[in-house]
Order: sequence, then C-alpha cells, then structure tokens
Amino acid sequence: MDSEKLNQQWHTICTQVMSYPDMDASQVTAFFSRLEPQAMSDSFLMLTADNDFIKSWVEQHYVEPIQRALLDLCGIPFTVAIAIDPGQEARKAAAAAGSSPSGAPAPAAAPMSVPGSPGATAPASFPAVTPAAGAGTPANPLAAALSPTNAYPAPWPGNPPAANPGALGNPSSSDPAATANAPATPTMPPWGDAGGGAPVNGTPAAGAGGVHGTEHPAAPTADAGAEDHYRPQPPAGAVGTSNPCSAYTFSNFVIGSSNRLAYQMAVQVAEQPGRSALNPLFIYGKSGLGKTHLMRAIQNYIGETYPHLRTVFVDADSITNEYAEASAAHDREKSSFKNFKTFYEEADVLFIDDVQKFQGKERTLDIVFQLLNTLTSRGSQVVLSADRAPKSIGLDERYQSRFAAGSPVDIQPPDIETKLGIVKSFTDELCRSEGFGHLALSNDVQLYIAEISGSNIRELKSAITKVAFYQTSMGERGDVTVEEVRSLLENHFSGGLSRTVTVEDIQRAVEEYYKVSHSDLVGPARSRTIVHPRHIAVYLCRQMLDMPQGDIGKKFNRDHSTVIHSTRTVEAMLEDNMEVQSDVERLMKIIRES
Ligand SMILES: Nc1ncnc2c1ncn2[C@@H]1O[C@H](COP(=O)(O)OP(=O)(O)OP(=O)(O)O)[C@@H](O)[C@H]1O
Repeated sequence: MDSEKLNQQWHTICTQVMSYPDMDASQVTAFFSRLEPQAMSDSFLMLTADNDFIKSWVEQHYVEPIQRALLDLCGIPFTVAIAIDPGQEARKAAAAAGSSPSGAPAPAAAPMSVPGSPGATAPASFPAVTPAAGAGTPANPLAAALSPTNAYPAPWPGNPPAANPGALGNPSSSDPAATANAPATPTMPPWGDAGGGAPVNGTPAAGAGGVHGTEHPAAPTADAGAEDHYRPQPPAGAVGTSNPCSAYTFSNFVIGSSNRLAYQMAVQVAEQPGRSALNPLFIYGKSGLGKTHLMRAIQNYIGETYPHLRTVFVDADSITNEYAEASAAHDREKSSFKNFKTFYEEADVLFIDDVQKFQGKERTLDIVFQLLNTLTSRGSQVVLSADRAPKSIGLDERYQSRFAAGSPVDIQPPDIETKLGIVKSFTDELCRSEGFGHLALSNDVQLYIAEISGSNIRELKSAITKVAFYQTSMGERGDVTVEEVRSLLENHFSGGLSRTVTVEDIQRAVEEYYKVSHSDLVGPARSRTIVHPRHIAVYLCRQMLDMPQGDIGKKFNRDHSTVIHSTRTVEAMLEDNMEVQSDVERLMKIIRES
C-alpha cells in the first residue's frame, strides 16, 4: 500500500475513533499526532510512536478503540502493533521547521491530516499539543512527554532555554527509549574484515589525536534584547554533541558487499572527523538503503568519542527554509542572517541529508556552497547524502565538483546475504526492545522474508516487525510457517514479492513486447531495434531485481559497464520521453503479473 493510501486509511480510522462517545477528542488528537502509520494489510496495522512513553500510553488506552474502529470499518478483527521509530521526531521537526513562522517556536508537525474534534465541519490538521499556558514547566508529565518542544534535544545556540518559555527540557529525560538506545562506543572489525551480512561489533580506535575545529565552540551571538529577531529553529534532529538522539549506530548496521565501502568510509570519518581526504563525505543511494543510518552512526560515534565537538544534523529542506526565513528578515534585522550563518559555520561536523532537494534552489545552493568551503577549509567535517550521485543531481558544475570533492560513495541494493543478516539482527533487536523474550523465527521463514523483500530495508524491517507480532500473537499455537508469512506479506512490499521475478522473466516479457528473439536480445546485434529493447531489459533488471550489475551483465553476455550504460540511457529517456515511460510501466506490470 503506498503511503498516500495508508495515510488516508489512517485518517479514516482516526475519524472513526473520534466518533465514539467515550473518546475525548483532544486527548485522541494529542496522542494520535505522535503516531505514524507504517503498514496495513488484511488484518494487521502497524504504527510507530515517537517514544516509549507514547507507545505505552497508546497501547494501554487506544489500541482497543483503534481495533474497534477497524472492526467497524472493515468487518474483521485486526492486530495493531506499535513500534518506536527513533527517526520520527526528527522528521516531524523537519516539517515543523519548514512551516513555522519566523521567530515562533516550531510546533510539532502533524504527520498527516486528521479530523478535528467531533462536530467539526472539515478535517483539520492535528493541532500541536501546547504546553500549559504561560508555564515554563509542563502541567504534568503527560504534557511534557507530548510537548512538541521535546523534538529538540539540544538548546538552540543563542536561544537558551531561559529565553524560550515554551521549552520543556530535554526529551531524553522523558524518553526512556532514547536513553536505552544511546549508542555504546561503537566497535568495528579490522578493515574489510566484516563477514557479508553479519552484524558488526568491532571498535574503531578512538585515538585519533587532536581534531581540528573549535574545542569549546562559542554560542553564536543572538541579540536577546529584540523580541522579533529572526531565531532560526533548531534544524531537524539537530543534536548537541554529547546527546545522541538516534538508535542508528555502527554496531547495528549490517554490512554486505552493497554497503561495505560506504560503511568503511563512514567509520574513517567518525574516527578522524575533518582529518581525512573524505571531506565532504558524500553518500548516495536509493531510498531506504541506510544513508541516514550511516550519517547518524557517525554523529553518535563522534558524540561519544569527541564530546567537545559540535555536530549539526539537518536535511536539505530545513536548511532551505531556514535560509529563506533568515534572508527575508535580513533587511529588517541584520542579526537574523548572521545567526543563521553562525549556527552552521560553528559546526565542527555538519550533516546535510537529501541534498538532491537543493536542485533548482540556486540561492540556497550558493550559501551552502560558501558554508562547505568555510567548514572544509577550516578542517571541520561535512557529510552529505543524496538519492543519486552528485553528477546526476542536475546542479551547476561547480556545486557538483564541490559535493564530489571527497570521493562520493554509493550504497547499492542489498544482496540476499545482507538482507538475511538484517532479518537476524533486527529480530534480535525487536526481542530486546519489544520484550518478546525469545522469538524464534525458523531459518526457512527468515530466508523467505529475505528473499521476497525488495531492496528497501525500511520495508524489510517493517515486514519483520509484522511477522514477529504475528508469531507472538500465536502463543501456544506453534511457529509461524512460510505459507503464513507469504499471505501476511502478500501486499507489504511496494514492488510486490520480488522472489517470483527472474532475469529470464524480464527477458521473456521484453522479447514478446518488442518482438525480438532471445538470441538477438543477448547476442551481438547493434541495430536500434535490438539495442533499445536490450537497454530496457537491462534497466528493468536493475529496477526489479536485487542483483549485482556484473551478474545482470552476464545474463546478457556483457559486462557491468554495459549495465551501467543501459541503465543511464533509459534513465535519461525516462525524463522526457512519454512513450518510453509508458512502455516501462506496462512492462513492469506485465512482469509482476506474469
Ligand atoms: N545495513 C543496514 N543494517 C541495518 N539496518 C539498516 C541498514 N540499512 C538500512 N537500515 C535500516 O533501514 C531503515 C532505512 O534506513 P535509512 O533511513 O538510513 O535509509 P535512507 O537511505 O536514508 O533512506 P531515505 O533516502 O528514504 O531517507 C532504517 O531503519 C535503517 O536502520
């Protein structure tokens, strides 16, 4: 189910829950705004919560009404599972930073639109929960746990808690999960020594010597006297260096051939921020392959190992919005822009996620470009991520070369061993975090989940969660079988179950579609009528299968460079050729349904 449909379904469920007379609409609104739907299928709904407190509260008070709503709406009983998503707060904060007016504390962003209280004529967004009026402290622990200000773990420089009456303190104090998940000093094996697919527990030597950068960075100057000063909001997920906010660490990152180089470079940067040639470190790859995980792992490692260094984590949208706010206020209030610049320039390590979103934003690019120059020339580390290589982002050449200066590294879709490693390690993690005790998924089931999943590890993890909850709900009835997992996950992966598709299936479909013979498709012929279908077939293999490029090449009697060339050729055509777009869509449908 795509996320738009899922959000609509969740919206309907929320409406239904609020329609029950025993429900307090404002309470429901407050708590449900801290949930996000992750997956829904025939009898299963999976949600994630900001933190452990919200999870427990919702489990105790709202799972039953949600189940009642699902029964009323769908006519069948549902299992409702809630997990904790450590990245949720940061994403909400990013959205909040993007929409908050200048100078106002950013409210927690609503993850989706939900109905207002009963009687409201039109659906409203979930209102952010406001702290007790006029109070610097929450009225009760519940308010503290729900407070949107909890999204920001560290005080914003130049905007200390005392100057911010809404601040309710550090979320980690009310978030046992965050504390429990704080990374132990990560460990790693010797270079290249990580077995394919196995979780890694080794330690980078911390003795990196002195690190360039400010030992005790001064807070940027903020003119506390003027009330309408531009006060940039803390960037999404910005953390104080000694206050890691994420459970993403090197030790729970599973290494395989698809991500080993990226992992090794990330460790190198974490060990010696600003001191290696990897500056900026640019990590790219498709969605859900672990880019943010690696960036957060670097940040957490630095927070543990070099607590005097100040790290700043922000995504491209947030910094764009902050810059727009700062520059808009610039004429009126000169300190606005200065505060914005100073905040970033004083970072010892700056992380910018999703830099492809800078495309077309020339003014922001310009300021980011200056910022990168300032930071890297001073010896501060910069880490960037994107969903594609710098040269494919469509940027001016000087930006491209700035981004690519520290040898960009990609993460490829995981192979089967890596996926199996993730199934095993994430099952163990769930046992610990969800208190499942010993959760034994048979080897067949584990392998089956790894085989049918696509390349998106986020989807793989939610599939494991679903199976794990199903197995625990079975109680004495025995272990979940491969057959049960098959029907449980039938509609789970956005690309369908990938096990059924092979290179041969794709070749057959393309041959029939374009009326070319198999010997021509995989043979030496170079006429356009053969080369085009060949490019398309290779492209489809890259899109639909988790196979290394070299292996795909072999199936076409070619090497990996042909695979790269064919993929790029089709990607370029897809940008403006509607006929090719529709051919590719139809072929994917034919192949999936064959
Ligand atoms: N190698 C890995 N080992 C363990 N977990 C992983 C690995 N790669 C990704 N994940 C998990 O998959 C999920 C998605 O990862 P992440 O958010 O880092 O992806 P991303 O590449 O940044 O995606 P996007 O571009 O959509 O933001 C996270 O839960 C992350 O922990």
